[in-house]
Formats: sequence, structure tokens, C-alpha cells
Amino acid sequence: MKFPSPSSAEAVVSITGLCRRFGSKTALQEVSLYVPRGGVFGLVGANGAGKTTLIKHILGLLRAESGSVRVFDVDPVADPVGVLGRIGYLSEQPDLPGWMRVDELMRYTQAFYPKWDMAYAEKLREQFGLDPAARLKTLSKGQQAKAGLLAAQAHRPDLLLLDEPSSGLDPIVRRDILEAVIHTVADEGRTVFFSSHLLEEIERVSDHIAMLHEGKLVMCGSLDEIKLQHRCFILRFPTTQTKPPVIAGALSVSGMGREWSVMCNGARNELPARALQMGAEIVEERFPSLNEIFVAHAGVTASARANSEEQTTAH
Ligand SMILES: Nc1ncnc2c1ncn2[C@@H]1O[C@H](COP(=O)(O)OP(=O)(O)OP(=O)(O)O)[C@@H](O)[C@H]1O
Repeated sequence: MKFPSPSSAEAVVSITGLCRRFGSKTALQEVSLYVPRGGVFGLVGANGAGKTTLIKHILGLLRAESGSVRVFDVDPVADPVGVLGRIGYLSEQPDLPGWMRVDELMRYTQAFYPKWDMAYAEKLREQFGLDPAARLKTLSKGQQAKAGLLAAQAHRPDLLLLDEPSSGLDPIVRRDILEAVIHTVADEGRTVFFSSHLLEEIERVSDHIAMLHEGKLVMCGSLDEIKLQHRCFILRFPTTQTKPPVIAGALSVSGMGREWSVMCNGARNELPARALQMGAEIVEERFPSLNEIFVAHAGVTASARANSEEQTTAH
């Protein structure tokens, strides 16, 4: 699947045809995506979709099996110091030294980053309500996530990379973390790359999104464009349809009897005429939620795989 790409000068991350297998398991298959400079880029996908594997390639922790990965137009495996010095990274389970106090963590992390901004770190510490004297192992899961975010953010990285940063946290801590993320972007020219399996979270904070499903990129683009391109129609047929009607341009069709819900991607002007030709009337037209869009695209991938498996078995 091809998606529009900015020029490499505009892209903070530029991934082309990336494939990765672990034994017989394909974790990433021909993934190409471009993260533009500035704004929040949300990577969404169910558990096991390949999000962490993709992030590990951006960090240079995994070498591309095939395809290429460029971060700031540099290969992160060939130049880890050059790339990692400009990235702030927070993983799903931040690996913090439990014996350290919060203020020690701040001084310790400062040693790794020449651009560390202690005044900004202090501001974040206060904003997150972290006691400077508290040992990290005594902090709650939410407080540990905030301490990890502080350490990832206070050197004002060009790219803040967050792998499921709010996984397992309560709604208030999630909100605090997302707000800190949005403020990071308000710092001129900074980019946040944020992975989550929570679509509503991605929808709330992202300007651009990419959707991974079973290692494949099923959609990528600006959130506004994606939402505008998709449309849902409820069609009513004069008679009961015993199987889903085949409508050119439909991404997904669901329903039963006389009423069927049809989602289209880019064919919204043509679809009403096609429905009319089939004798159906449109009883409702609306914008689908991001969740509905994701499910429709994931379903297309699943049925394409089932078809190709059927063809392989037939040969
Ligand atoms: N080191 C590894 N060895 C074997 N299989 C792996 C390894 N790392 C990842 N995988 C497999 O690759 C697939 C993608 O895993 P990945 O962790 O990238 O998904 P994810 O989208 O981040 O999932 P989650 O939301 O659960 O963290 C999974 O099927 C996983 O089991």
C-alpha cells in the first residue's frame, strides 16, 4: 500500500519497505512511513501489531532486515550517538533505577545530555507533583511514568518517542501525560511519536496517524484527511438481502436484512449513485469514528489474507 510521503528533508523519521521477522513470525511487513517535523504522530495498533518493533528500529536497537530506516536523515544503527542524543524515549515499562531519588535521577540523566535544561526539569517535576526526595521504587506506577517522561523530555529532544506511555494508568495520570506531550509540541519544531492501542487517545492528541495491523501499515496520513476521506452510509433495500451487497468503492459492509451499513474511503461522491442503481435508499450519512475506520481497514487486510490463503490452497 502506498502513502504520500514528504521529502526526506521534512521528515524526522523516514521508513521505507521495512520488514522484520522473528523466526517464522512476521512482525513488520513492507512498512513505509514518514513522520513530518513538528506535531504529534500517533501510531495505533492492537497488541502484537508491531508497534514496539517499529520503535526499536527508530531507536537503532534493531537493524532493518530489509528496507531502510532514517532518523534525522541518518541511519540510527550506524550513528547511535548522533541519533539518540536528539531523542527522548519513554517505554511502556520505564526501567528506572529504583534506589535513586527523583532529584538524583534528574542529575544523573543530565550527565548524558549536554542540552539538559534543569529549570525545565524542575518545572516538569513540580507539574507532575513528584517529591524530589522520593526513591523511585516507592513511586506509584503513574508517578514512575511521570518520572520517566521528565527524564525523556527535559533535554528538549527534537523527537520524543513514547511507546504506550499511558498503558495501565488511570485516566487522570493519562490526561497529565497527554497534556505534557502536547506542551512539548508547543515548543517550536519538536516532534512527538506516540504509540498506543487506545484509539480515542491517539485521536485526541495526534495530527498524523499511522495504523498497524498484524505487521502491515493499513493507513497513514493526517488525521483530518483520514476523517474527511471516510464516510458511512446506512442503506435500506426494498427487500431482504441474504448476503452482504457488493458495492464498488465500499471498504466495509455490515448489517442484515434490509438495512446495511457501508463505509467508503474516497468514493463518497460515487457511492450514493451506486446504491441507487441497486435500488437502495440512503437513510443516513455520517462521519465514522476512528475506531470504525480502523476496524474497516483491518477487516480488509484480514479478508485479503484469507483470499490469498484460499488461492494458495487451491494451487
Ligand atoms: N524478540 C522477539 N522474539 C520473538 N517474537 C517477537 C519479539 N519481539 C516481538 N515479537 C513478536 O512480534 C510481534 C509484534 O510485537 P510488538 O511487540 O512489536 O507488538 P506491539 O504492537 O508493540 O504489541 P503490544 O501493544 O502488545 O506491546 C508479536 O507477535 C510479538 O510476539
